[in-house]
Amino acid sequence: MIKGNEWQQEQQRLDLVTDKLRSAISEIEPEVVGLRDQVTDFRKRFWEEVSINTSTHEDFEEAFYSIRQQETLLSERERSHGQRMQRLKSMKRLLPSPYFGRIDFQEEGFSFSEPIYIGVSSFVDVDGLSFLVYDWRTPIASMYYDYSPGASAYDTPGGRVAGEMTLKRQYHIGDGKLKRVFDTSVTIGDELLQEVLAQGADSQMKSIVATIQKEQNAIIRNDKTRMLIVQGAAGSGKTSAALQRAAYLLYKHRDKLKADQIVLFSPNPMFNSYVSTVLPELGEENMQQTTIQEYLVYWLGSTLELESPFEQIEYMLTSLSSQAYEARRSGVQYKASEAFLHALQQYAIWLGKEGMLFRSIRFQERELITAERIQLQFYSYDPTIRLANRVLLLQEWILQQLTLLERKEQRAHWVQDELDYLDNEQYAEAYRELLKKYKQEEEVVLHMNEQLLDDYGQFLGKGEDEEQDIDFAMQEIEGLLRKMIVSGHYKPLRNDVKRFKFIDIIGLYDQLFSDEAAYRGMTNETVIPEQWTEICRQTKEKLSRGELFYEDAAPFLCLKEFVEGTRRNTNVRHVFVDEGQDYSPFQFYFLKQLFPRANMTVLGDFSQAIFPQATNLSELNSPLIRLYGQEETNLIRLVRSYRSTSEIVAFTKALLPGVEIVPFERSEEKPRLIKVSNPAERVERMLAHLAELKAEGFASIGVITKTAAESREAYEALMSAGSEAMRLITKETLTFEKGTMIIPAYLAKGVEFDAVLIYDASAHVYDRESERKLFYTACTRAMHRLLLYTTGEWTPFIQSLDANLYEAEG
Ligand SMILES: Nc1ncnc2c1ncn2[C@@H]1O[C@H](COP(=O)(O)OP(=O)(O)OP(=O)(O)O)[C@@H](O)[C@H]1O
Repeated sequence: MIKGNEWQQEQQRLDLVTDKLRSAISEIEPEVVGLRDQVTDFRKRFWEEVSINTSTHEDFEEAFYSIRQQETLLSERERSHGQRMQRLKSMKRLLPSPYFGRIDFQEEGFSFSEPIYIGVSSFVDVDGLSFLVYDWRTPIASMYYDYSPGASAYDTPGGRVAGEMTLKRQYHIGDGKLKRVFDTSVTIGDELLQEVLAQGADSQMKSIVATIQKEQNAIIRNDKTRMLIVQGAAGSGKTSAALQRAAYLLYKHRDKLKADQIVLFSPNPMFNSYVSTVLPELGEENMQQTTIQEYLVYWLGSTLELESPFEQIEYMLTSLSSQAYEARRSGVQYKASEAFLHALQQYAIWLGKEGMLFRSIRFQERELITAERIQLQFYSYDPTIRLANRVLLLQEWILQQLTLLERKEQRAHWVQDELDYLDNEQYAEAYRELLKKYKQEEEVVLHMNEQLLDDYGQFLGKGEDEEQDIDFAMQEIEGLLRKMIVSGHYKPLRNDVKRFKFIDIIGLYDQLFSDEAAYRGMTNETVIPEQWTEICRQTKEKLSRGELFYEDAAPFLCLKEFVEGTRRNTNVRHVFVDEGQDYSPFQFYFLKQLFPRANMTVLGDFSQAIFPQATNLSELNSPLIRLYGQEETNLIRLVRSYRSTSEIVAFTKALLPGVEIVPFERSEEKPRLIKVSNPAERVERMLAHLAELKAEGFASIGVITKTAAESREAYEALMSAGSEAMRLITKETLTFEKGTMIIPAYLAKGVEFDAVLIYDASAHVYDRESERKLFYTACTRAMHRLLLYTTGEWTPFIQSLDANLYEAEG
C-alpha cells in the first residue's frame, strides 16, 4: 500500500478527473438530447422539405437532388448524435471508477517520465490533447500487462517504443473514492487479483480488464495469425481472454470491424447468456453468439432431423456396454477423423466417374425426366470439369428441359380442365394479372384493352370484324392463361431444381456405408474400423428414419458441399470457438469452408474432452494445426488456474495424471468426501450442507450429476425432502442465473460455481475410464468448495487418490 502523502495526491488526482468527467458529461448531455430531438424532428418532416414534381425531366432531377440533400443532412446529424452518445456513455461508465492502473514511463531519449492512467476507455482533457485516462487497448497500455517496473517497450504502427517503466500501480476505486492502491514490483495483479478471485461467482461472467495476466494479454492482442489456438487448463481464463480479445479487436479495427462480423461458437445456449454481458460492460456491442448445433441444423435445412450433441453424449453415458455400443463409439471417432474426411474427398472423385445418384423430376405421378436420363446427361460432360461445376451444368440443362416440357404441357388435358373450371371472377382476375404483366409489351396492349374485360360475357351481338378481333384476343388470353397455369404448377419443380433436389444426397451418403470392399473401392481407404458392418447398419437405419446421428452432420454437409458447391459467409472476419476440444476435425473443416475470410481463435482444454469425437488442440500432429498450416497458426498454452482454490486444484489435478495445471495461490478448505449408507441419508446430508454453504455466503451452488436422468432424480429427491427453491437445468435451458442449480456435467462446461456438490461419485456411476475427463470437468467447476457424495464404493478415480487431498466424512 502507498503512504499517506501519496495517497492524498492520488485522491486529489482522482477528484480532479472525476470533476472533469462530470463537467464534460454535463456539457455533452444537453447536446446529445438536442441532436436526438433534431434527428427525430428531421425524420418526421423529411418529406415536407422535399419538393416532388416529376412532370418534366428537370423537375424529376430537382426532386432527386433535394431528396439526396435531405438524406445527407439527416445522416450527418445521426452520425454526430451517435458519436456524442458514445462519448457520453463511455464517460458515464468511467465515472464510478475512472481507472484501475497506472504506469510511469520514461521513453528513451527523454529526461522525464509520464504517468499513464489506464481505464476501460480513454478520456481526453478539454484541450483535446492530454489523455487523462488511456483505454486499456491502446498500444501504450499494453506495457501495464506485459512488464514489471524496469526496461519495457510497446509496439505502435510506427515501430517499437522502448524506455523505462519507473512505477506500476493498481487501484481499487468505487463510487469515485480510492479504496485500495497497490504498487507492484514483480507481476501485476497479485494483490488486486487475490482480491478479485476471493469474490463469489456471479450469474454472468465478469470482465477481467484490470487484472489481465501477461500470457492472457498475448492472446488478447495477437492479431497476426490466421489461426490462434489456446490450450488452457480448467479455469485458466480462456473464455475471459476470448471475450477481452473480441473487445480489443473491435477497438483496434473500429473503422472496419463491426460486432456482427465476429461469431462466437459456445458449448450450449445457456453459456451464451452467461457471457453476454462482458462486451457491453466494456462498452462494445455483443458479437454474434451461436452453437455449432444451431449452424448444422441451419445448413441441413429440413432434409434430415439432427440428433443433438447432448443426445449423443447421453447415449454414450447411459447405454450398457454391448457390441452396438462399441460400434457406435468407434463410429463416432472414425466419422470425426481426418481419415474419413480424406475418404469423402476420394469418394467425390469416384462419383465424378460413376455412382452419382439422382432423383427423377416428377409431376402429377409422371416422370418428366427420369433419374437415368439425368445420370446419362451428367456423365456426358467432360470428366475433367470439377464435380460441383458439372452439377451446375446439369442444373442448367434440367431447367432448360423443364422450359421445353412446360411448353408441351400447355396442351395437356388437365390444363384445359383447369381452364374450364375458372369462373368469371377468376378469369377476370387472371386477365388483369396478365394485363399487368404484359402491359409493357406493345403487341399485347394492342390486342387487349380493358374494355374487353369489362365487356366479357356481352360479346353476342357485335359486328363480324369485331367478333374476329375478339376471337383472336380470346385465343390469346387463353394461350396466356394456359401458360400461366402450367408455369404456376412448374414453379415448385424449378425451385426444387435450383435447390439441387434432383440429387439424391441422402442416397449418396447412405451408399458410402456399403460393405467393406465397396467402401474401399469408392474411397481408397485402407484402414477401416473393425466394427464397420455394424457402423454401416446403424448409420443406414438412422437415415432410413429421416434422421442423422450428430457425428454424421459435418461429414454429410461436407459431402453436400463437394457435390453442390460451397456455401460461404464472407461477412464474418473472426470466428471464436470455445470448448474447441469437443469439436471434430470435420467440424473445424466445415467452419473453415463456411467462413473463408475469417481468422479463427480456438480455445479449449483436451483434459476436458468429453465427447468421443474430441480433437487434441495442441499436440504436434494436431489436425487443427494442419487446418491452416504451421506458418499461419499460433499456439498459446495457459496452465495457471484462476478459478479454484489450491486445494481444489490439487485434488482435481490428481484425478487426471499428467494434466498441466498450476493453482493461483489461494488456500481454503480441502474437498470433502461424504459417504452415506443410502440415498435418503444423502438427501438429508446435502440439505444440511446446502444450508451451511448459503450461511457462509455462497450464492451460487451447482449440484452436478452425470446424466439428465440423474439430475431429475436429484431434483425430485431434494425438493420432496423440503429443499429451498432450486433450478433444474436441461439442454433446453437458456439462461444462467444465480442460486442453486442441478445440472448434468456436460451442460456445466464453461461455467463455474462458488460450491459444487457431486451428487453421486460412486463406482457404479463413474465406472468407465472414458468418463474420467467428464468427472474431472465436473469437479473443476468449483471455485471455493467441493463436496462429493457416495452411497457405496467411491469411483476408482477417487479410490486411487492420496488421502491427504481431501477430508473424508463417514
Ligand atoms: N486475469 C484474470 N483476472 C481475474 N480473474 C480471472 C483472470 N483470468 C481468469 N479469471 C477468472 O477465472 C475464472 C475462470 O475463467 P474462465 O471461465 O475464462 O476460464 P476457462 O479457461 O474458460 O475455464 P474452463 O475451461 O474450465 O471452462 C473466471 O472466474 C474468471 O473471471
